[in-house]
Amino acid sequence: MSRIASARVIVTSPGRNFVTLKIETDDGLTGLGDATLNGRELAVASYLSDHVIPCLIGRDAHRIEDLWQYLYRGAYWRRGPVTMTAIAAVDMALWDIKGKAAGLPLYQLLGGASREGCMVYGHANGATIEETIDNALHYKEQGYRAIRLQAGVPGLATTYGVSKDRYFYEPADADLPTEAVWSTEKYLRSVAPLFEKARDALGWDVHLLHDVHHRLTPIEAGRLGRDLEPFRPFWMEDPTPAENQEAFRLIRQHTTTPIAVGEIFNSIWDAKDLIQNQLIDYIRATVVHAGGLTHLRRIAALADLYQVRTGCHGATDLSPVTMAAALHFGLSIPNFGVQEYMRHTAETDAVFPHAYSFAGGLMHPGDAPGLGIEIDEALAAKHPYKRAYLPVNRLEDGTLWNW
Ligand SMILES: O=C(O)[C@@H](O)[C@@H](O)[C@H](O)[C@H](O)CO
Ligand SMILES: [Mg+2]
Repeated sequence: MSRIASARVIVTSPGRNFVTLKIETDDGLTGLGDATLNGRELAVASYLSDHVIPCLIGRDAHRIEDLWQYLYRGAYWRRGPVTMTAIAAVDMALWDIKGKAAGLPLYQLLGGASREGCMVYGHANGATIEETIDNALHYKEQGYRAIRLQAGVPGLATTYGVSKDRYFYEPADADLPTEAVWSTEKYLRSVAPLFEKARDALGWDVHLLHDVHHRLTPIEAGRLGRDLEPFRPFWMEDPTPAENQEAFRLIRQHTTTPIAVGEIFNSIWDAKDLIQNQLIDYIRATVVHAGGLTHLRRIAALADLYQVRTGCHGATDLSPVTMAAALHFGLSIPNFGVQEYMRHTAETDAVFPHAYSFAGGLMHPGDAPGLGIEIDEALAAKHPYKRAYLPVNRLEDGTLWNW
């Protein structure tokens, strides 16, 4: 038996903040879990250090399901992004340990490979449609089979997903939330022209995706979905806030454009009605924010019953540890759809040496035991935490809106 001998939280900021849980067993095994919650990192670090780790010491590291239930039911206060991110970190670390103990890459413990690799999507963006398409052509040349398109909106100074850097995108950009201005009308006028010109330039053999980022009402989302139908998007993501899962029925009534939702979901209960009523086509819940592999497998299994596929979140504010776990997960499940892949910087990759790789538009987790990733703690210690917030959005009349 491998008993949990120690566990510690490592906060590091190689260009952006990451929170990592490292668990060590009494027979010398170690496991890593991502515990990063963009803009609220220290809340999870404290939840783990102050409330979870004391309960882990001495427990059997192989009893992953029992520990998951212990942390979920035992807290009394269930669900929520902080709680479920902390549980996710423990879960990932224990699966990492189990793989190392077995001498197998994690996907082999999850049922083996169901495909050769995980199709990923890149992030083309630009201040103008022309810049965005130029960027998208670059991704196509690199072999990406799926590309997300996010362009600036004429008349707005900034908008979601448009980066100052060609490759890297980090929205948590200031010590206090920056305030952006939003106009739905200006935005709605800009998306169909972007997709029409993108199809002209890129053709039809590449999947094109778009992230609305929670900013429309249901009927506006129905209008956008209909506007985009001639250009066959792979998905329209987060078209409207999803607290009211019923709202997606209104979108469905107006458009056949596929819908992806769920990157901010933290449990199956956030997605249950959306999936069972077939109101979505892709579920974006991730390993790091939805309770780890143990819980995400349940979400994927429910989704599979309704032909809903996975499209897990994979932005740069999810650490390479999550990317490694997501690829093991995505390689093994039957209803994999696509994996988001926002490349981390070289600075981040140096802190988290890993086995996963990209080739020909697909990613593979590699065959190292467990997750196939480590943390260079000496290097991590050189990057101290730096508070950073996600922006907030206001309409042009000052109304606080969805960022
Ligand atoms: O689809 C996505 O990747 C986005 O929604 C993210 O960039 C999201 O804005 C960030 O992960 C928030 O921290
Ligand atoms: Mg998104």
